[in-house]
Amino acid sequence: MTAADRSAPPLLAARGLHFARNDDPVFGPLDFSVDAGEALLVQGGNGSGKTTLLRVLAGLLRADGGEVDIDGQRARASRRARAIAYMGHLPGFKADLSAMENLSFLCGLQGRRRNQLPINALAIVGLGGYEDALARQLSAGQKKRLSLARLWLSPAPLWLLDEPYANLDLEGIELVNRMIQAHLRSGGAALVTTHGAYAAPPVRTRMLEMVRQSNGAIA
Ligand SMILES: Nc1ncnc2c1ncn2[C@@H]1O[C@H](COP(=O)(O)OP(=O)(O)OP(=O)(O)O)[C@@H](O)[C@H]1O
Repeated sequence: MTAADRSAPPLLAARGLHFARNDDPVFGPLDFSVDAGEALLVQGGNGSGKTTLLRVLAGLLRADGGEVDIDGQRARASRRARAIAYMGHLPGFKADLSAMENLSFLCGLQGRRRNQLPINALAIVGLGGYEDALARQLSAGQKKRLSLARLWLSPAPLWLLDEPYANLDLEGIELVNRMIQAHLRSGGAALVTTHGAYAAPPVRTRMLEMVRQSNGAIA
């Protein structure tokens, strides 16, 4: 590690970040940071706000207060678009386009990692032979693998992964861990939500424990 690396700001830093719905607090205030080469495991039970936090960080929801910096600079929309790859519960593929067409379309929108092509990404995630399959014909696990191919192609350094292990078989879980390892080795970082029931990626990891803030009782 060089002196320049040591003084580099975190890839992502949040200070006093909080979010409420109809005045009911969902999370925060939270303070955390993630350096390049590091993963942050966001753990917590159902309804504790993990998905909401990732959506706020991705810019899909507006925080009620606090600050988010990316690479030491305030996270404005254009910086988020360049720096963040978000993998949520809904894959967002075009149902009537093939796996290959979906990836090519998304590469056109988001750019792609140098030296990576959709055809190779499909092979890496175990979808070799499914290039021409329509997205709507894929199983839940295959759709998740197609999302992983999209992630792999993204040039963004900061991965926000909401339950990346869901719907995957054991081999798929190991694939996610290998992808995270490789991404961190190449200078990226990842936030990974989990209920704690799955294997965590074997990488340098920080933990962020989310606690449910309102009881959600049904009157
Ligand atoms: N669109 C919405 N409208 C209203 N309330 C919502 C909405 N989405 C989530 N919530 C509420 O916000 C709280 C946090 O939800 P969130 O999905 O962030 O939790 P989570 O930790 O990701 O849960 P899980 O582990 O079950 O996926 C919950 O109480 C949930 O009911």
